[in-house]
Amino acid sequence: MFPPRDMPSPSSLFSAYASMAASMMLVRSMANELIPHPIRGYIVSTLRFYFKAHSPKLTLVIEENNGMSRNQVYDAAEIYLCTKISPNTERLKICKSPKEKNLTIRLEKGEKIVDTYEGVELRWRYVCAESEKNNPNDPYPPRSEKRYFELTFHKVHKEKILNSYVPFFLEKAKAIKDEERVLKMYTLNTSHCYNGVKWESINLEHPATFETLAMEPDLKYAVIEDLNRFLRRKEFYKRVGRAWKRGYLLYGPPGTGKSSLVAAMANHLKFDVYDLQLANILRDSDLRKLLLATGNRSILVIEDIDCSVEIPDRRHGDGRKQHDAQLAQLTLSGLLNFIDGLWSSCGDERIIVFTTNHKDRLDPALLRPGRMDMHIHMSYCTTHGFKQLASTYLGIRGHHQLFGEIEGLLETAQVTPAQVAEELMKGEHADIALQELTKLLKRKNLEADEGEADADAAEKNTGIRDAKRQKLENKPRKSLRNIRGRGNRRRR
Ligand SMILES: Nc1ncnc2c1ncn2[C@@H]1O[C@H](COP(=O)(O)OP(=O)(O)OP(=O)(O)O)[C@@H](O)[C@H]1O
Ligand SMILES: [Mg+2]
Repeated sequence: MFPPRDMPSPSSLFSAYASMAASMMLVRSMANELIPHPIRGYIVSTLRFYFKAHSPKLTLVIEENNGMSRNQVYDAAEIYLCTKISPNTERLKICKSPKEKNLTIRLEKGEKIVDTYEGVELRWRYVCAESEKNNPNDPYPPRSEKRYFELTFHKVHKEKILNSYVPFFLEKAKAIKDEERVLKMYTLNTSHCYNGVKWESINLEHPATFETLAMEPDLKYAVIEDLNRFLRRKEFYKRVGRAWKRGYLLYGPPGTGKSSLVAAMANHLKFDVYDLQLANILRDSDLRKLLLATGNRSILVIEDIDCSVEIPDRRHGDGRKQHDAQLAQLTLSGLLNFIDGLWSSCGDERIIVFTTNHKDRLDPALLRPGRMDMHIHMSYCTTHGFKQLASTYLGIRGHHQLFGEIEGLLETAQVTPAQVAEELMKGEHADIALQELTKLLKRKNLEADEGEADADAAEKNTGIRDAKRQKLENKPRKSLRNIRGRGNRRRR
């Protein structure tokens, strides 16, 4: 039997294949000879690209590290995806350090999450792979893992995902992080005698909030609004070329809630607090180091600015100034320059708070417009303040039969919210606590009358006109470190 006429014979097929293979080899070896290696690679990858079957999906790879620094998108994805855990998720990681309040939940490797954003389906996968950087010649290579997320979606949504979904989950993760954030309170540790002073932190668990703070409502809302506006205006500060910082001066008698207000600010903003005890800092260089070591999103507090350090007063003549400067290397001008200059060039979302019992004793340099953005007067207890405290301490939201009398007495009695709070804590029953407060207010009014009589006598005898005021306002100095969470203090 002969093969049909139009079919090639096996021998002719074989010889055609052999000649084609030979010419292919010739072309290949000529290409290898003539075309440089990098260009060959490029041609091969281009051809591969055009002949490969095209997938309608796009995958974004979000690696843990970006060179030496962390990849912010990775961290945000890690936090955000924990809110998307579904019943199908099979493995999760949990952990908690002693300082944290809540459990941290994270995806385990290989886990997948499906999310939807404005109708677009997004598939997440968490991948942990052995790092390729391991040295193959090293018999005991250090175990290093490369961790990344893969985010896959249909290509047509590329713009939406990059411009809208990614910023959305970055923002969401920031909000979750703020919520979970354990606030820190930094104080100075002076035991490092060779290296100067250092910050030491503890968790800030001060219970004060704007809700519990006894303050005139208008002033309270003005402070809250000022803080919120400050947070919102990052772009504004950038545009006008100002450092993103805000300064508050809190002044008023002891026990009126200045430190409590700082804690309420910290709790409201979720900012850490740095308590700078100037008396422990001897040199400008130490101050510079400490200020540089403070973090963003923080409140720097300098309590009792009028007496916490022997700061040379600019109002004195030059001779006196020089003498004082020798006594204390730390100068007020040094302090103000750091605050103005240093934070202008580095640092975001910084708040500085000065507190004082005596605004009139402050250097005018601190008071001039623009130095402190807001001056907040913390006053003796008013009827509003009292009602707030009665609500916080006794749970009385409406009226009580003793309120009328107490409000009348408060018009003349000068008591601090701290003193009122202490009375309100005395009795377990609201009636008893309020009676105790009434007694205190009556006593205070009596003392004030006696003080007035004494002052009149003093005025007559010695001509000291402000004896009455001094009697009411003066009080012995005390420790400055009073912002940490602690109960009410006994006030004299
Ligand atoms: N305005 C207030 N609202 C609610 N509680 C207050 C207020 N003022 C004082 N207290 C209570 O009194 C305690 C002492 O107040 P705080 O330390 O805030 O006063 P201060 O003005 O900082 O005093 P000092 O000038 O002595 O530092 C607080 O822990 C708080 O319980
Ligand atoms: Mg205080």
